[in-house]
Amino acid sequence: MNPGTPIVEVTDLRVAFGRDRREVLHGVDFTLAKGERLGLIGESGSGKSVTALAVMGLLAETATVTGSIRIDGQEIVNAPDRVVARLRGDIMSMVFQEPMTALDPTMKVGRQVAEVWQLHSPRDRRHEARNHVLDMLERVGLSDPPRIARSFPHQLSGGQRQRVVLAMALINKPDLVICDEPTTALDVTVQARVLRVLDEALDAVGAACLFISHDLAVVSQVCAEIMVMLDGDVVERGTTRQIFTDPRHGYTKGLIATARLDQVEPGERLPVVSDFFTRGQR
Ligand SMILES: Nc1ncnc2c1ncn2[C@@H]1O[C@H](COP(=O)(O)OP(=O)(O)OP(=O)(O)O)[C@@H](O)[C@H]1O
Repeated sequence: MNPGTPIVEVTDLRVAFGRDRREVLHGVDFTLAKGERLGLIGESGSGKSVTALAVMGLLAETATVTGSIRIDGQEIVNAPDRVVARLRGDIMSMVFQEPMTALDPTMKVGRQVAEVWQLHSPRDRRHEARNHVLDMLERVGLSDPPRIARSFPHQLSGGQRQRVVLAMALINKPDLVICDEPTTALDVTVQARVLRVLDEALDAVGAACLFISHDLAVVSQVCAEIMVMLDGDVVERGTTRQIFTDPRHGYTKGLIATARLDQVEPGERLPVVSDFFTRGQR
């Protein structure tokens, strides 16, 4: 890791799809410092996932990408696949909404977490995998890690599966974790617990986080800064407190007004309650 270099530096990022090159990101700029947590909010179709996938180098082949994305100082736009794949393994990882997209249903979860660890550890240390896996499963709040490790994904609850995915995302101590709606598929009490675990695990690993959600309450649980997207543009960025108490852009003002924030004390972190906020409104 290069000290002083932002972990992510995005400049004039444009993404278009298909033969007609329909542009869906129109020149996005942002930086994410090491250890920082940035929430990315906006309604459906505003470009949050495309931004995240571009940073991970995981956009569909039909995408045309221009501008610059530097990961720890290294340019990835138009870089060879192997360069981006190495960064993905060594420096960054991603957690998606649906844990089963990341898990192999035919393999015990302990082995799946171990394989991620082994991919990036020296050969002569591979026998240590089991201890690392059990330790990581415990860190993400799973009780009885040996039993969890022996289970197949379908034997676990949705919340347990997403914790296993978090363990996979964090076991190689990445510098950057991108979470795309990681708790949306979970029920509210499980969601709150998984967010707490994520919060603690990010702290323990010291990783930066780009956290995507369309739910302000969820974002404010994890992030001290928020960036707002609208129709493929970033319209505002500020601390969570500033976004809630003094939003600048008309769209953000609407978002906050409709989110019934009059019912809460302004603060950096808000409780996650299901009907606390109404979703995705202008
Ligand atoms: N593979 C693709 N091919 C064509 N268009 C795409 C592709 N992926 C995304 N898009 C388009 O890009 C735009 C932004 O999509 P994106 O998935 O980033 O939105 P989002 O803000 O993450 O929404 P959601 O909250 O629903 O996930 C949308 O118009 C979407 O239809």
